[in-house]
Amino acid sequence: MLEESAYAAVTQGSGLRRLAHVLTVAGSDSGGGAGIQADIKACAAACVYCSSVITSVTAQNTIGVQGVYSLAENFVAEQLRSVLSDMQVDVIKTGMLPSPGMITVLCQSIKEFPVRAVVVDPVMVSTSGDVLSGPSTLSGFCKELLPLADIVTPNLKEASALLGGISLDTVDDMRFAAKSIHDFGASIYQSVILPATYLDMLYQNVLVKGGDLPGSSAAIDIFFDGEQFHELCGPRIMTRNTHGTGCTLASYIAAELAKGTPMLQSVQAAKSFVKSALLYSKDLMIGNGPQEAVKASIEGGATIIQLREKEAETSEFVKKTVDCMAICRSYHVPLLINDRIDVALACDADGVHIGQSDMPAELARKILGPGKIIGVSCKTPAQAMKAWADGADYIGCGGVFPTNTKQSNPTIGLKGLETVCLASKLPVVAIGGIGAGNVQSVMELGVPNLKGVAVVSALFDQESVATETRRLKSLLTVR
Ligand SMILES: Nc1ncnc2c1ncn2[C@@H]1O[C@H](COP(=O)(O)OP(=O)(O)O)[C@@H](O)[C@H]1O
Ligand SMILES: Cc1ncc(COP(=O)(O)O)c(N)n1
Ligand SMILES: [Mg+2]
Repeated sequence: MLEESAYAAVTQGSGLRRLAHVLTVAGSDSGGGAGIQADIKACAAACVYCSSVITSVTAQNTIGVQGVYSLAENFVAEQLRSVLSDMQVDVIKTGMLPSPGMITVLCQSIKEFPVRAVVVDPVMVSTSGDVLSGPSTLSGFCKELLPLADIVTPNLKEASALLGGISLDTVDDMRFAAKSIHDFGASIYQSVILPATYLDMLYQNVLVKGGDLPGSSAAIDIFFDGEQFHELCGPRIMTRNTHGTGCTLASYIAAELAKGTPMLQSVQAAKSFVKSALLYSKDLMIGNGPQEAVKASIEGGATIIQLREKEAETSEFVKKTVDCMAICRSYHVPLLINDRIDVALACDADGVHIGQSDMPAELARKILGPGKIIGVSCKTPAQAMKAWADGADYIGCGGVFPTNTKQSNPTIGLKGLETVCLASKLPVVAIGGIGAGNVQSVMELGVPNLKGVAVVSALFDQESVATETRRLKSLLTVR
């Protein structure tokens, strides 16, 4: 827990210091990326105290939601009473509300214990595509909770669901959705809760999040405050670690509001926090690890997999090899091990890929026998000739272009690649800095024994490995 002094204080008339306080009413994500866990982390990062009422416990990881166990509505009511009757909550932030009854219970508590602001993240489906709160809750969201919300933060799918399933594919569509959700919130407000005279004071803000806007190179969110639109635009960070971004954003907004920051600035601060968090974590392997990435790349069209581990202990390398073997075997795709002939032998992998400073290919062939695949990295025609004489099956040629995965590796460019291909008696796979942007320039060399490309960053730094593999593959085969 943070030192108390690290928390933001809300000054009170009496002169006593009190902490800015967000109550999150949401589901638990056992994987720690989204839900209650994300909410508490976001509030802590904003130096705001966070209490938590848990609505549902999910068995969840970075791959998906494996199970959902929702708490009894009266027990959620009891948690709400415990917190709200005792503590001074500034802002309530809501996440997963799995049943209509849960929404009713929450709305009753909000009316009984009013707070300064309510942030509603209408969580319906997780990033992994699993349903967290079904269509039966839609009416409760719209009729009971939205009228109490100061801001509602739907993603594209949720905005679409709130508006009866309309399709949202462009930034203009997002503007339309933000205005429609606002108008319809206001109309319900008018009919259900307060006379029209209150409407000017208590309009509802809508933030339609564009994290999933197809084909966009920016991450654009549309904020509508009832009068003006604000386009919040940030760079789209290429990472698969976007699980929990929505929860983090909404909680950070709540935390800023709790400190007394005005609405638009709170949203801007939250957007900027999510950007920094994504930048910081973009290359982390949290789960969904090599095995899932291997599966996704095969499903996207990869025809051979090489496992390359530069830092793992031998025992860890062996474990990863066994796991990858199981996947590759089930898809009938060969698995090659980088450098470690012992690991390849121990796990009965399909072969090895060796560099110029690793075990000489001739010896590798002796050890592995004729049935295994051997690939050798080559930069020059002489190396290519030697690989053939040593009994290799193919050569990997490069680095063609500069790449982050091998920063000090000198590159040979397209010309160097062509020279080696022409001299090689073995099939060639081009490697080094190749991706969707330049793969066609490589294949256009048109040398018959240039059979394909080997990639790392082009697939694994992307949000969807399968989609990116498919894209690369289509560019590879188009002539
Ligand atoms: N790859 C990304 N790069 C930068 N910002 C992103 C990325 N993905 C999502 N965001 C931002 O994270 C926040 C949550 O958006 P989104 O992913 O659409 O919501 P949800 O997590 O509810 O599906 C938004 O501010 C969105 O712009
Ligand atoms: C318990 C819980 N609450 C909310 C989300 C949504 O988060 P995301 O859409 O970013 O996966 C989630 N996955 N799990
Ligand atoms: Mg998201």
